[in-house]
Amino acid sequence: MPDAVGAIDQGTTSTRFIVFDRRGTILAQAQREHEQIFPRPGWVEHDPREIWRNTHAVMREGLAQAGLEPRDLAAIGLTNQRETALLWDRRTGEPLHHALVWQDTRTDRQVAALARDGGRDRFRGVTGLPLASYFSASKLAWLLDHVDGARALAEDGTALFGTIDSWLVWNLTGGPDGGLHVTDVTNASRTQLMSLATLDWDEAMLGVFRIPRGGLPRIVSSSAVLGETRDPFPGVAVGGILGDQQAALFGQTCFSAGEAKNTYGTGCFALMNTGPEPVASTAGLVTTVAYQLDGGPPAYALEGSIAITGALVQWLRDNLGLIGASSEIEGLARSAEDNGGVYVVPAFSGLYAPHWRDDARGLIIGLTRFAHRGHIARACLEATAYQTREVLEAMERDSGCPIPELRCDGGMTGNDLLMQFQADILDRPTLRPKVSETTALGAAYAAGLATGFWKTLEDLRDNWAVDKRWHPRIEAEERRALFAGWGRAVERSFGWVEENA
Ligand SMILES: Nc1ncnc2c1ncn2[C@@H]1O[C@H](COP(=O)(O)OP(=O)(O)O)[C@@H](O)[C@H]1O
Ligand SMILES: O=P(O)(O)OC[C@H](O)CO
Repeated sequence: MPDAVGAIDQGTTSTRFIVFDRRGTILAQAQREHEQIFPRPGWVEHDPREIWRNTHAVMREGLAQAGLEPRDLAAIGLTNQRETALLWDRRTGEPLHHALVWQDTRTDRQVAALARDGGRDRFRGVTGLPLASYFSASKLAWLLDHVDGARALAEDGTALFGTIDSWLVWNLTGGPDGGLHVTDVTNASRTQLMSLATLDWDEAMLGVFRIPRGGLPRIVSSSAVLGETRDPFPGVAVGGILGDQQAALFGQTCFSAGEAKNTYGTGCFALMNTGPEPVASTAGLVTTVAYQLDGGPPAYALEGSIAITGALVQWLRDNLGLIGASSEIEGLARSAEDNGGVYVVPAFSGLYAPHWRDDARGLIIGLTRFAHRGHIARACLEATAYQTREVLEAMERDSGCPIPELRCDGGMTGNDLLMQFQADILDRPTLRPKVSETTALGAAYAAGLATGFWKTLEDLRDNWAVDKRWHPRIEAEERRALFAGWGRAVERSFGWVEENA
């Protein structure tokens, strides 16, 4: 009898395959990084073929590491970086262009033009999202308008559109030879083309972005048996798809309205389950689908999306060479007693929630002759904590639900200094669960529920346990002064990009 579930976690920087047992314990994991392609300032691309090759490889490696055969897996779940968009040819399986990554800002001007006529929030009522180059619709429009022949191929149904989940499920289930062309409600809710009320593509939105309906995937539940794998090994049920931030919410077992988590990866994404009705945001968050279990009613979420957190640490490593590995930032930051008055605002792709300012750009401010590398490193970590406080305050305003303590996960939660500072600046505890790979765990849970490997949400809750908790330690005045400095720095990052530049 199968006694494990596999999860593919296709993230912004790497692809993992993790095998879990019934207790949610990791039996094996394999991981491969892929290239970040920056053709011009503000442009970010991935090669979809590399992502599929890596997925293929980690699935084989993970299974071998666990000492399992495909028949030992009850199901496979998939979770993925969201919004990243691509087009491919259904006859050959070849992408028509690199995928445009969620952080890519090349469509800022088109988006600003749409906002001029009706404001940034003109589509919030239907889609839950403000107008921003972050979401998939403008990226798809760009591909259709700029790649030779793409629009004609999309109109006659030869070119298929998808976010990364669609691309991978299509390849996993046969590719040109009958591959399933689907996306789940959570990923679809990030395209800016789906109606939150009907959970279907919205004709008016397709019209606004001039997207032919024929190339779009079918929208399915997040937990449901969709079909079977054909590649890299045959016969395993594909039982669930969730966008990675929704998967982390699910993996943290935030199944009740008011429960929230924050995931610290390339960016930070705080989500609160708001129950069966979407909650409109007036504080700068987005309204999104949290999950839908096999044709049942959806659960919605409020989300505070922050574009750059761990990516700032990578930038210190790759672009400035201040550290050799991401984990070294902690030692460097500890070489300074405090931030020495230095703030880093990482508005590399503008600022997302709660500001939504495409015209912002990154800055380092507060420099004096006293400042050294340690202050910069500390300011980079602090930026993550300040941004998180901004979105949590917005979340409490929008939902009316206090968040007494914050469930945290993701790669940056291995950083003790950051987790302590986060508790300090929030004035409430932060905590990390035993299984910190909650994104993959959420996808495994969705897939395992669909095939009956887990029976109820209560089974999943029983698996959750705290690993570590950090309590606030600083005085109110210090907290106030630090956060006020952040606010001043953020204001100075606005308006750097001129609208018609
Ligand atoms: N100890 C650490 N301190 C600070 N940042 C870290 C640390 N370890 C990893 N990171 C950052 O976390 C990110 C990786 O986390 P992960 O959850 O794998 O992200 P993603 O799913 O977005 O690829 C990278 O941006 C990396 O720079
Ligand atoms: O791949 P991550 O963890 O950086 O998450 C990316 C988000 O889904 C973007 O919205």
